[in-house]
Amino acid sequence: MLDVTDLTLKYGQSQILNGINLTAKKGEITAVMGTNGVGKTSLLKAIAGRHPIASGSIALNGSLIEKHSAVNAARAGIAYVPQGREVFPMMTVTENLETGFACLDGRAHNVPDHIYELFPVLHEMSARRGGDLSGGQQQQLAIARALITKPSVLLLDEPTEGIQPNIIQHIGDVIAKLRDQGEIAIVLVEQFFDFAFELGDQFVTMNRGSVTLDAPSKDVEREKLLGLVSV
Ligand SMILES: Nc1ncnc2c1ncn2[C@@H]1O[C@H](COP(=O)(O)OP(=O)(O)OP(=O)(O)O)[C@@H](O)[C@H]1O
Repeated sequence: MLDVTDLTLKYGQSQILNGINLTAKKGEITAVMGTNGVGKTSLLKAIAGRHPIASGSIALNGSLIEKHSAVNAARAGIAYVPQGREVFPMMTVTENLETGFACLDGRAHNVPDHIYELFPVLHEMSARRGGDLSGGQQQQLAIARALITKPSVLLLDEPTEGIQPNIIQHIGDVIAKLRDQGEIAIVLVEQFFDFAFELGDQFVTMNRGSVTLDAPSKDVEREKLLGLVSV
């Protein structure tokens, strides 16, 4: 379980996150929603150790993550799929996947079979360069790379962005399957409302760097949620 407590974040003098509290449970999808610029990506970057926090804490299964950095977050079991995917264009699919092991020690690591079972297309295209894949295939590669170290938390930033509808469905199915396997807490930042609404077990909405709603899906009406995220 991921616990974010009273987290604040600044860019220079501007405070962007104002005391965020968020819990993401194993076997659930916590959908973080809100309009452009409310701080969703900044929140994920803070959890992933990609940007220093100004105050607050991040804990995994009850243990505080000290000296929060990208490497320490990854070693603790927090995997991050950034907006825009950040696939290495000149490296092959296999090489891209192997970069997922970078946070571990120097021993050789092989891509586990379950990754190719989730994403058969990556097996078919293992020798192709990352830059030659379609947007949807790149998104699958980015998620697969994040899963390679068997993380306990998966942070997904706008996985449907720029992806054609039939692949969006496939990516939704994979995220649901990961949730149903029950081993991982998934935090999904997503602006595609219906995608997030269908997948979310817990909804967190944000506005101007603060949480405006945090409730389980059974207590959230579609129209209310839509109103909160389309200000
Ligand atoms: N590196 C940065 N330096 C300064 N300001 C930034 C930086 N990154 C983001 N911001 C500002 O912080 C605020 C929150 O941005 P953030 O990207 O976290 O929002 P978001 O909710 O993810 O938006 P979007 O849905 O458009 O990605 C915005 O006002 C943005 O302009």
